[in-house]
Amino acid sequence: MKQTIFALASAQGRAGVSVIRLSGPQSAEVIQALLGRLPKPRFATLGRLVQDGETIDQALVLYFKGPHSFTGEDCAEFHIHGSRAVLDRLYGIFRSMGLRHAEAGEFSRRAFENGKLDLTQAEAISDLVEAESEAQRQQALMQLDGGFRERYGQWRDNLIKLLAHIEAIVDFPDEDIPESLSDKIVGDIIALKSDIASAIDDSRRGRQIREGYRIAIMGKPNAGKSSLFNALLENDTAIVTPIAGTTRDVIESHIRIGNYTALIYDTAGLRETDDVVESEGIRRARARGDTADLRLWVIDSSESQASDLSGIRAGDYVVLNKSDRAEAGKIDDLKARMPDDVHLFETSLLTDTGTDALRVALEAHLEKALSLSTFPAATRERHMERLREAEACLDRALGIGFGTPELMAEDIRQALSAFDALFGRTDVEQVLDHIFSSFCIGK
Ligand SMILES: Nc1nc2c(c(=O)[nH]1)N(C=O)[C@@H](CNc1ccc(C(=O)N[C@@H](CCC(=O)O)C(=O)O)cc1)CN2
Repeated sequence: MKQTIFALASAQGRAGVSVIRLSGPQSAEVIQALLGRLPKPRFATLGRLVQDGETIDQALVLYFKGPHSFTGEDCAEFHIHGSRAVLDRLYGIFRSMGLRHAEAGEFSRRAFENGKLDLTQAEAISDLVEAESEAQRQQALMQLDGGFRERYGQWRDNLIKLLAHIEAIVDFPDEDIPESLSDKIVGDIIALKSDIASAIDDSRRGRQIREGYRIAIMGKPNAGKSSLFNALLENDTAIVTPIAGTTRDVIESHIRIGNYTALIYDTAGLRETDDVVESEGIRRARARGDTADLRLWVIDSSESQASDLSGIRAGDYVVLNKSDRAEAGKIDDLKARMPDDVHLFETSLLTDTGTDALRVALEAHLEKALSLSTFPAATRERHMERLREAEACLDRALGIGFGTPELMAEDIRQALSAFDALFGRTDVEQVLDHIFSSFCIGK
């Protein structure tokens, strides 16, 4: 029998009401001991929690009888007054009865192990708890509702049918394979492979929503990158000084833009330097720029010499900063020299003008890039890896041919097990440990 675990399900710290959750075979016994009776399952009951004749708190108590609970085990909930003193007393009682504190993600893990959730749904719970933006919430909820099962279930069925056809060929080696059958098998594999490939293409969106759309602020030293970063964040995270080269490492922060979360990077100014620390910062800045979903260049338009525009590419956003101090004609000159298809903005961060227009444009950009009409094919790197694996297996199967159908069958089987791993049907302990340990305590 599993040990009974407990944890605070609500946030840490003083609160009007806190919820302590228990899961495991001793749940009923603990309620019985504290409340003096066992309430009807799934009904909230108000009562006094009493130890040795002394009332510890007045609480709402719930009992869930397994398997009809979140974890599938017997569960209890104590909705108590959220003070440290009440918690300490209850934790003491739980421990004296042989319970232990839950590890991060342990409730969800038990739900997964008891078949209440598949692995993608368990991941969705973690994402839902962490969701900051509306799109993150919607995406996590679709995943919790079985969004992946819906999409991949059909593919899995197709693979099983394919496997049955190929095994029929393996079982009757002396028969001539009707050409119509081999054509159909090849056609089905190609169709499935192309569905998976387009799902992989589309799945960047899922990760951009979940992790945040990466926006790198780039430019020369002292152009106003850190000021722009702070303006977008509406706080003073980055240090701003008149000294060129103040920002040396990449600074990152999450912000919400409309319905979406963006990850904004402030980077070191790009210039030639002998300083080893600064040049490492510049290397990192360039790397960030290369992997970002959007580059936001900041240019000092008050600078008298011609600005270096190398590095700016189509699709980039360009902010002509210090526009209040630009000489006549300089802004027009910069605009004329820009590559095609860049999005131009004029700002003066000193006088706080122009950032609203930038914000509005960024919001529209994210809406266009990420809007959720369909549930994406992946929301984490782990999902992408499995999809690529399945795609590679189908590719191999196509290269094999009907001379050795048993090898073909083996590749189809491996593609199937890539899908099974996605849902946690075959994953090894280590992978599970890694996934669940990143959850909140009490989840
Ligand atoms: N107080 C409280 N609020 C909560 C939770 C909780 O555990 N406790 N949740 C937890 O994270 C979420 C709700 N999710 C839940 C999911 C399943 C079951 C459950 O009892 N499932 C049973 C019965 C299903 C039914 O009657 O429809 C089952 O699956 O067999 C409970 C909560 C959010 N709010």
